[in-house]
Amino acid sequence: MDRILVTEKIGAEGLAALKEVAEVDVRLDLTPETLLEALPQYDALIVRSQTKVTAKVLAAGTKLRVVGRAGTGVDNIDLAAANQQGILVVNAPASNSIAVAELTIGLMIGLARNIPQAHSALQNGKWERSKYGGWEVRGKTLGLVGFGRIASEVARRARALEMNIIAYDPIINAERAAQLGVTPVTLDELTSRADVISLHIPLIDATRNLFDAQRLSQMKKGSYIINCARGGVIDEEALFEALESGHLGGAALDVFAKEPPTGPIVTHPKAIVLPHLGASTEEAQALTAADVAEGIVDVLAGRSPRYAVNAPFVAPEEWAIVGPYLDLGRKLARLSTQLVDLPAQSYQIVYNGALAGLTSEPIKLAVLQGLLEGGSEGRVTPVNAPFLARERGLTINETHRPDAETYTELLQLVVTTSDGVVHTFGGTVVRGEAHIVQINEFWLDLVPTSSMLFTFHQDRPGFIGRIGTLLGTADINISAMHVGRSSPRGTAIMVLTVDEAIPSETLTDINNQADIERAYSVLL
Ligand SMILES: NC(=O)c1ccc[n+]([C@@H]2O[C@H](COP(=O)([O-])OP(=O)(O)OC[C@H]3O[C@@H](n4cnc5c(N)ncnc54)[C@H](O)[C@@H]3O)[C@@H](O)[C@H]2O)c1
Ligand SMILES: O=C(O)CC[C@@H](O)C(=O)O
Repeated sequence: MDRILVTEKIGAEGLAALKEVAEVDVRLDLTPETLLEALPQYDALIVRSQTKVTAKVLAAGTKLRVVGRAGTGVDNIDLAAANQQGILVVNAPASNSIAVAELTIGLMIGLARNIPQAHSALQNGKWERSKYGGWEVRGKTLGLVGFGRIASEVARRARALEMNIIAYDPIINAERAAQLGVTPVTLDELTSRADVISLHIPLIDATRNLFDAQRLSQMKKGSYIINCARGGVIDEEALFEALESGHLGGAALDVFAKEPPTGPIVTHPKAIVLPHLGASTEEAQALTAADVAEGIVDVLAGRSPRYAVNAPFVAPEEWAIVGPYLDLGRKLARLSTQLVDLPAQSYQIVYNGALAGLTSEPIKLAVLQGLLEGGSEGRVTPVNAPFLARERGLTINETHRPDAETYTELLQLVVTTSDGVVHTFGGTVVRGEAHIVQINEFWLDLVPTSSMLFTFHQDRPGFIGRIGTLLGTADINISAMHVGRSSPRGTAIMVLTVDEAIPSETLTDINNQADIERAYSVLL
């Protein structure tokens, strides 16, 4: 049974779903050191934002197939290392958008009306009505930096508050912006025009310290900034200075460069600070745990997860058709590497019939995995296969041919070797099972097994019997036989599925038989 390690608190519904398919250990006590010690036993790891999933952590997870981030931001996971090590990362990006958007609106009203400051004063016995006069958000300009899931929900709510909304995002959906009454602007225009700026961007190289001293100085005098995204996108020291000098009217921060934070910003009287509570609602946590659990269960079962961070997404209705072709693609590729003697010059995948109209990327990745795994020392998965392929200069061309001929769906891998010879391997899926139906000019119907004998020979009486005798002498049990030929007594192929691997001396004996062109022992 697969084993899953959960290092931070996640919702009970998600845990229950995980326990149906795997042994689940919730370990909230792990230090970075003990995490490294524990990881080798686990197939999956689930974290929230506190656990740092570094390259070292991923390397310690020698069995790890998937890391689940119970939440949106994946800046605590070394994605480059996950790609390199072939580990899939899944998250739950749609689960906490409303929670963060509602908190953002709450913080904006909090800033406008000094709610936390007035509350603390009163709890400390001070009735200071004149000190805490505020302003109305109606008619003010809200500037959204980033216009993804959370910012869209903030815009929807800000519109109801009768605010003018402007947004900057390098990839903005103009139609969605128009529907929500949001005007797209440049970042500079947003910075200088907004009364309140709210940040909803991931922490990536391009956004680190995006609001540095210079950009903060370009903000309107007396304006406000809210950060419910990630601490690293604002320079906290520069923000402290901007509040201190009176250039900014206030700041609300749910997130910090280092959590828990230690800088002076935390106690600044014009700052509202929270301990990273954006996603902490009952509803968001239940949904987050359910979504991340679904992703982990899918990966462990070999299905395409809905929210893969470092792999292509396939819609569930397409997955029913595409899924089994991953197994077939990988097997065709492994077969090709064992049946083609000369180095390959080029590879082409042909998606025929109904396959031509579907998402082909996962099949291509499975083919790449099959091509690479025979000759790789480390683990090869669909996640790191493109990386390894780039390293080796291996490229695959793809052709989509919607017209079905013999088969409704036919997947072909065409390998051209350095002498210009073209080798074609084709297959289809029947009731969810991979069938190999084409080896070059031969058409057959073979359900591949882990050990097989392939012979290319001249079709002559007695040939099959002689090979059977040789295998019997070596105590190799034959489970099925498939033959194909170009014409009576012409060139022919025979595939025997066998229960044991064929020893090299038996293969040599077979290769020394009359009428044989070449025999191969194939392991899939
Ligand atoms: N406080 C919390 O608890 C909490 C909870 C959830 C998410 N978050 C943070 O909020 C971020 C946004 O979440 P989301 O669900 O809206 O993500 P999203 O992917 O839907 O949207 C992010 C948007 O930022 C845009 N973007 C990227 N680089 C940009 C740049 N340089 N300038 C402007 N826009 C840029 C992207 O194009 C995208 O549209 C997450 O990455 C996460 O770090 C925080
Ligand atoms: O785990 C959390 O509560 C924080 C989650 C949040 O930062 C996110 O990116 O989804």
